[in-house]
Amino acid sequence: MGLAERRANTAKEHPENVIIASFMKIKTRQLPRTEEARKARTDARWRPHPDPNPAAVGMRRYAGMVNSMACGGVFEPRNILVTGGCGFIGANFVRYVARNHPHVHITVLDKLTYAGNPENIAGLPPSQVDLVVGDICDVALLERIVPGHDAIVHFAAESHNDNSIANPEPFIRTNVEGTMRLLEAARKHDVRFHHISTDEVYGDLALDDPARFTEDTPYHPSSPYSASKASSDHLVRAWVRTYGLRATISNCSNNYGPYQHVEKFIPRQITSIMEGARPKLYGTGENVRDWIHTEDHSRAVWAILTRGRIGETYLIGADGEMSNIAVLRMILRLMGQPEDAFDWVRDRPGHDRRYAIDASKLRAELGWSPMHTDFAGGLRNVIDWYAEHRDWWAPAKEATEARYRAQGQ
Ligand SMILES: Cc1cn([C@H]2C[C@H](O)[C@@H](COP(=O)(O)OP(=O)(O)O[C@H]3O[C@H](C)C(=O)[C@H](O)[C@H]3O)O2)c(=O)[nH]c1=O
Repeated sequence: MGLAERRANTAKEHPENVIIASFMKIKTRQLPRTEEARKARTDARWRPHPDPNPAAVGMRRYAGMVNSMACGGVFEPRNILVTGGCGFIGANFVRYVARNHPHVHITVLDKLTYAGNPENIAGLPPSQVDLVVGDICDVALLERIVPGHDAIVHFAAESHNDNSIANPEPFIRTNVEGTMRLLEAARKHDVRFHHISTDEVYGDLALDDPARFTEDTPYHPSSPYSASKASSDHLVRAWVRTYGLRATISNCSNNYGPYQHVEKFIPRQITSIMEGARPKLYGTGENVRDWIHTEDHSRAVWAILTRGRIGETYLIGADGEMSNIAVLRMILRLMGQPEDAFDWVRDRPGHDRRYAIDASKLRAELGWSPMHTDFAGGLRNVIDWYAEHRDWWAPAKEATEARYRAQGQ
C-alpha cells in the first residue's frame, strides 16, 4: 500500500490522529495524490553528490572513513516523517525544509503537549505538509504512518530541565521509550533515522576550563532530562550496531529563535519585560550557554541527514558562548531597560555550569558553518518576533509563570 493510501486510511479509520483543516489552516491530505507525484515522492535514493565538498571528501580519505552510504554521495529523501514537528526546534526545521526543499513531503507527528503548537507550522503548503496528532509511543500508530517514508527525523522530546527535575516520568516515557518505539519502526520498515539530541549528555564544563565538548567527550549527564537524552543516544547507537539501522545523531547546544516556548530562558525574559514583570536569573548568573540560531541548527540537521555518514554523531554549535547574566543584560539593553532591572532567584538543582561545543567535525566533513553570527542582531529579531506575536505566547505565559512561582523561580 502506498503512502498516500496509508494516509487516506489513517484519516478515515483513525480520525483521532488527524488534524482537520478548518481547525488550523493546515490541511491534512486525505485523498491519494496523482500517480506522478506519488512516484516522485517514493523515488528517494542515494545519488552521487553533484558537487562534493572538497574538505569533506579530503577528510574522509584522510581518516580512511569510507562509507558506502555517504562518501561522496547524497541521500535525497522525498518523504520525511518529522516527530515533534510542532515544537520549537522541530517546527523551525519543518519550516526550513518546506522553504528550501519544496519537493520534499513532510509528515509531522506530534502529540501536541503543552510545548507543541500547531500554529508553529501554520501557513505551510497543504500539499507539502501533513500533521498527524499522536504519540511516538503508540506502536499501532507508527505501524500505520512510518511505512512509505524515506527518513524519520526525530525531534519529539520532553526538553525542559526544570520540568524534568519536578517530574522525571514523562521524560523517561517520551525520550527513552518513545525513541525505542521509533527505532523499532524504522528498523522494521528500513527507514533512515536521524536523532536530534543535546550537548547536555556530556554534562558540564568548569567556567574557567578552555575545553569544549567533542564527539569523543564521555557521557556524563546531570539532570533527569539530559540522562533521558543520553539513554536515547545509546539506544540509537545500539540499533546501528546490532541491527544495521541507517542512523545518525546530532547533539546541539542551546537554540534561540522564533516559536520558542515562554518557559525557556530567552523568551521568558523577553515576554516578562513586555508584561512589565522583572526577569528572573538563577543562581549567580555566571552559567554559560553556547547559543545557536535555530535556523543554523536546521541547516546542520539537513546536511547530516543528506550527507552525514551512517552511524556517526555530529556536534552542532556556533561558537556562541555567553554567560546568562550577559545575555540578560543584552536583552534588557535592547528593550530599553536598566541593566539591573531583574531579580535573582533560587538556583536550579544540579545546575550545569557551562556548555561549549567544538563543531569542527561538522564544519570539516559537511562544509557547514553558521550564518547567524551576530547574536545581538539575532536577539533584536527575536524580541521583534515576540512583540509581533503576543497572541501566540500570551495564552501560555500565566500558567508557565505560576509553575515557576511555585518553584521559587
Ligand atoms: C528559564 C530560566 C533559565 N535560566 C538559566 C538556566 C540555564 O543556565 C539557562 C538556559 O536555561 P533554559 O532552561 O532555557 O535552557 P537549558 O537548561 O540550558 O537547556 C536548553 O538547551 C539544551 C541544550 C537542551 O537540550 C534543552 O532541551 C534546552 O531546554 O538560563 C535562568 O537563569 N532564568 C530562567 O528564568
